[in-house]
Amino acid sequence: MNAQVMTMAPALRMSGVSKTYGTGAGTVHALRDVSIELRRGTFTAVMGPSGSGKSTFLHCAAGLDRPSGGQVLLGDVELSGMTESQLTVLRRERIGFIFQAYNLLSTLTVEQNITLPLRLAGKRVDRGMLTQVVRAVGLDERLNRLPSELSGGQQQRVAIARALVTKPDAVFADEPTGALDTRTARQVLELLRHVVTGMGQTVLMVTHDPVAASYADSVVFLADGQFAGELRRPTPEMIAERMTHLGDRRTA
Ligand SMILES: Nc1ncnc2c1ncn2[C@@H]1O[C@H](COP(=O)(O)OP(=O)(O)OP(=O)(O)O)[C@@H](O)[C@H]1O
Repeated sequence: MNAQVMTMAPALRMSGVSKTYGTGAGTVHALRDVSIELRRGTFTAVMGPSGSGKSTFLHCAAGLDRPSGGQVLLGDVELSGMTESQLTVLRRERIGFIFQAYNLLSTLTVEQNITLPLRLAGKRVDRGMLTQVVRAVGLDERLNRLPSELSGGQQQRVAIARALVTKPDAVFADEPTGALDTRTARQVLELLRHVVTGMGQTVLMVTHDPVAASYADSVVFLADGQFAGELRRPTPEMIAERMTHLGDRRTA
């Protein structure tokens, strides 16, 4: 990492974030006092049992949902206090999203899908950036195809290219390999690893899969809406072991 990157604000900073749903006796505390800082050029996985708050965490971090308390900063921009339309622009221009269901538009070509965020933002397509992104994901030969003419893994590569094309502050991935077979999933995870190591992007990925999480620099664990530890440079076995204990704690 060069000196300039080190002096920049973290890609994401969350301080004391909480999220409650409902009121009175039916209140659900989906997140409790969650704080995290994602340095630029890092790959972080979020794991936890079902209902532990992973999606809520991702949605609050990405401006898709508003926390009930605490602060979320994307780069140097604070999300609380932004209007819905400001958040929409922020998500479009400064955040990349990758979902399990690739969410490609079936009538648009690969190139049109990839450049859609730029066109929605009324921005010129930077051919140099497009070429770099398309090469990184290995789709140079398929720019004029329609999504239906691609395999699942290739469609997810289009979604990854689309997430990168605006040079976002952070890329948020929600179970990005959930719909893929093991071999294709590995290829997509290697690509995400390259996006971080080779291109300097910042990636936050929610996953249930210890193997997927092991591609990250660090794994943070959620249990009952709270952070319950972190593993740096973990193996799938270390992650699976920690997940077992989280399960124990929840049911204890
Ligand atoms: N819109 C909502 N209204 C009420 N409760 C909600 C809502 N969204 C989430 N919750 C509750 O908040 C808690 C955390 O949910 P969340 O979806 O963030 O968990 P998760 O870890 O992503 O789960 P999973 O792995 O099953 O997707 C759960 O108890 C859930 O039932």
